[in-house]
Amino acid sequence: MVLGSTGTHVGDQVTAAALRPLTRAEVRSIDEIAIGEYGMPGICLMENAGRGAAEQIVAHTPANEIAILCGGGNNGGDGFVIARHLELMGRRPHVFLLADPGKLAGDALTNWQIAMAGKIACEVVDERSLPSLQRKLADAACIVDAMLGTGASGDPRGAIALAIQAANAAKAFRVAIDLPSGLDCDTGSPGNPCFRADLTCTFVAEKIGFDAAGAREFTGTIRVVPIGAPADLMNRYAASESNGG
Ligand SMILES: NC(=O)C1=CN([C@@H]2O[C@H](COP(=O)(O)OP(=O)(O)OC[C@H]3O[C@@H](n4cnc5c(N)ncnc54)[C@H](O)[C@@H]3O)[C@@H](O)[C@H]2O)[C@H](O)CC1
Ligand SMILES: [K+]
Repeated sequence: MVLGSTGTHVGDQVTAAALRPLTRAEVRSIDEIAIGEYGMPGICLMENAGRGAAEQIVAHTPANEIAILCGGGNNGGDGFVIARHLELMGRRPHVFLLADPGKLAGDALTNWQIAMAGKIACEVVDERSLPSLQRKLADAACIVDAMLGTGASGDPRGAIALAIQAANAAKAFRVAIDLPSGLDCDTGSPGNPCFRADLTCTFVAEKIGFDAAGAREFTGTIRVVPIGAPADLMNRYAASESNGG
């Protein structure tokens, strides 16, 4: 494959090849291969993902106050990175962590610590403080869903489920990070509840479930955000080849 031979616009960057939609397993293995075989630190992938998503958010909404709902995994970690870059782009993010910060790990924990050290507006939300979050979301101009990504299993539970319902009831412009929380990215079927996004910033490539009937109601406009993995790896998943997952 000649690099750039079939360049296509993905987000704001030209990729070496039009990537075909990927399965959850494929996109998670790209993460592992980029780290294991190409030696890319995971924190670099998260930084590229978060910065690219922040650029898409700024391109799609003039909202100044941006509420970022974060889960306890790396999808939440993306949210912490997004907050830092939104602030650098002149917006006013406010992170709501819907998990125990003491249970954060790896790259998500590192980016939580950076966000705290950088005095980014962050608050931890638990069952008791949910009513106050619901009131704040009702008035938000933009709500970012960095709660559940490819690591989700089953219908959204607990505070995350309640936050999704509150976000869906708000007037805000809604953005999903990687995939709408609650949407099965392989089948496109929505969980109960499922975040209804106006924009989905998805990493590496579209997910195969995004083309399913009815999925667009939850993804909204889709923008693919590259995470900086080498083109040599990306070309293994070019449009013309299928790797079978
Ligand atoms: N190569 C890439 O695409 C990159 C992806 N990144 C981001 O990482 C997430 C996947 O992160 P992971 O830690 O594996 O899982 P999640 O954050 O999606 O979720 C795990 C988190 O959520 C809890 N949980 C699971 N199911 C449920 C549920 N039904 N209800 C409530 N809570 C649930 C679980 O306990 C964990 O706490 C991917 O989507 C991208 O956003 C990298 O950042 C960049 C490269
Ligand atoms: K999400």
